[in-house]
Amino acid sequence: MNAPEARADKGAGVTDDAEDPDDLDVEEALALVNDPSGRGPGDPARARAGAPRRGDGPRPAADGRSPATRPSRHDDRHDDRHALSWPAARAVAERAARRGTGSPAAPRAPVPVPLDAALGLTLAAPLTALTDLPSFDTSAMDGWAVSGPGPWAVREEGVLAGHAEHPPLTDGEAVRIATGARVPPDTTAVLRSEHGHTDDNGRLHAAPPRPAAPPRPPGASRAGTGSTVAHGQDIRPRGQECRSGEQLLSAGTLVTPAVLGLAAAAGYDTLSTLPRPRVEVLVLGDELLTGGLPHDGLIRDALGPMLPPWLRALGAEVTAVRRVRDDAQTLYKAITRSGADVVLTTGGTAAGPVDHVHPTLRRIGAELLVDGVEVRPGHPMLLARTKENQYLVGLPGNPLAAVSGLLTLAEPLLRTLAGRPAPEPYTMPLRNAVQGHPHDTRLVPVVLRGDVALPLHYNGPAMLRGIAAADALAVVPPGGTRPGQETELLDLPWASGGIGVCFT
Ligand SMILES: Nc1nc2c(c(=O)[nH]1)N[C@H]1C(S)=C(S)[C@@H](COP(=O)(O)OP(=O)(O)OC[C@H]3O[C@@H](n4cnc5c(N)ncnc54)[C@H](O)[C@@H]3O)O[C@H]1N2
Ligand code: MOO
Repeated sequence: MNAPEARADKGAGVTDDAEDPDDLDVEEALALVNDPSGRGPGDPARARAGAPRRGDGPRPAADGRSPATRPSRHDDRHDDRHALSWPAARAVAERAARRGTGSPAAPRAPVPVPLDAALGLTLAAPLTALTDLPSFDTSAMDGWAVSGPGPWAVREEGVLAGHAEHPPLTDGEAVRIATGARVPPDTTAVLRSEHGHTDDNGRLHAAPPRPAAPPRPPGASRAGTGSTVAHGQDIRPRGQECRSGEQLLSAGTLVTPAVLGLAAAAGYDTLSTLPRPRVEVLVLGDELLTGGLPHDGLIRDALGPMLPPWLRALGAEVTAVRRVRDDAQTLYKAITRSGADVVLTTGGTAAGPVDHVHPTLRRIGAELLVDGVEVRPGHPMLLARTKENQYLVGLPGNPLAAVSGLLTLAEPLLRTLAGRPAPEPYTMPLRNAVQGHPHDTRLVPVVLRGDVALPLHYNGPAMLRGIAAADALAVVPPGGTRPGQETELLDLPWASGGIGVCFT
């Protein structure tokens, strides 16, 4: 980012130039500058002395997808030997959640939940109408229920919603009726109050007292006026919307406010839903502060506040957020004592002196399902099965790398455990070219403006400034994208669903 005018959109800075090295994290920018082949020398800070150069192995497929089982070409870092392509890693996370039940539709046992607690859950069974809707013939308007052609003699006592059935009308009779009231038997139509008036003798006529519209050509008539009213007009017949027993929604539907309304209307007090997967968050790092300003090498914990609401938006129930010291035994205890469906750790995924996640998983005898992903940021992310029906997602400590891990591994895992349908993949053209990583997928924060996506600066692994202003993450394939190139986008929950629906 060089030009101040390029800083726009909520202060996050839209990228204007694909060649701007600020659009890359520092290590990637160095890779591009230093390697005339364009393949990049790898991460200088990460490559071990004497290790083979990155890119020496087989090239990726043109679309960047490689089979889950294929070992990564990144053989210069011990933790990347088994790295999976970004799509393969997501597929593994989704498949892992299905294991155990063998049922793709209902991975976990359903539970009945009162309507007021069901928002955001997934229907475990189809929603079948428990009644006809409407359950009786209903007036759609305030006015008169009439029988036969007018004028009509008006009964004294009117009909209100919520009252028992009125005696049948006889031909030539009318009765005052309110919207939602059940129409008396033998009603032929409802005359809206604005379409009728009573004469001095108290007889009802189907015409407004004063002309309410511009003069009409001779002979033209207006629906609902005149001496007759069309048969069935403004009556909602019983069963118009559905019959009892009819399927209204399929299993797997997300319970939205509208679903709650429909379920109530259709007679439900409780819904059969899939329980939210329970997630325990373990925030690792002795350097983290929970308040105040950074000082003496200590920094604020950005993930403790960020992850719980985001996890809820992904369908999880967060049972606890624990801060865990950089101590192997403490981490071992925290993981082995957890009864959550998913343990989510932050930090400690790399190979530093206090990066205890890998050694602890080895000690537990956990099965590593994903051990590194060919994605920037976030490549050291991992997914393991710690015991029957318990998974551990290891997010890297760098905050945007943690977001990348959240959307790459936690999202498909939790979505599948929660029984939610996969979002439809979609693409939009990126306004600017985006520099690709030589081998890996990049996830780049973008804002959506009209029918284009604008890549944002401040997308380095340790930065949240870009993502905090973003509407989506662009999935930039290895090699990058040209200006205007259609690019897959991952929705961010606040952009697609709104705070109220998604974060409760
Ligand atoms: N020798 C290597 N070193 C590193 C590699 C590598 O492959 N080989 N990968 C780098 C990459 S890429 C990432 S990402 C990080 C991942 O590191 P960890 O998961 O082990 O995370 P930490 O070392 O604990 O922290 C990294 C960074 O993030 C800060 N952090 C951690 N937790 C939080 C938090 N809750 N809120 C805000 N910031 C946090 C931490 O202070 C560090 O600055 O490893 C690279 N190294
Ligand atoms: O580049 Mo790491 O992959 O910072 O997340």
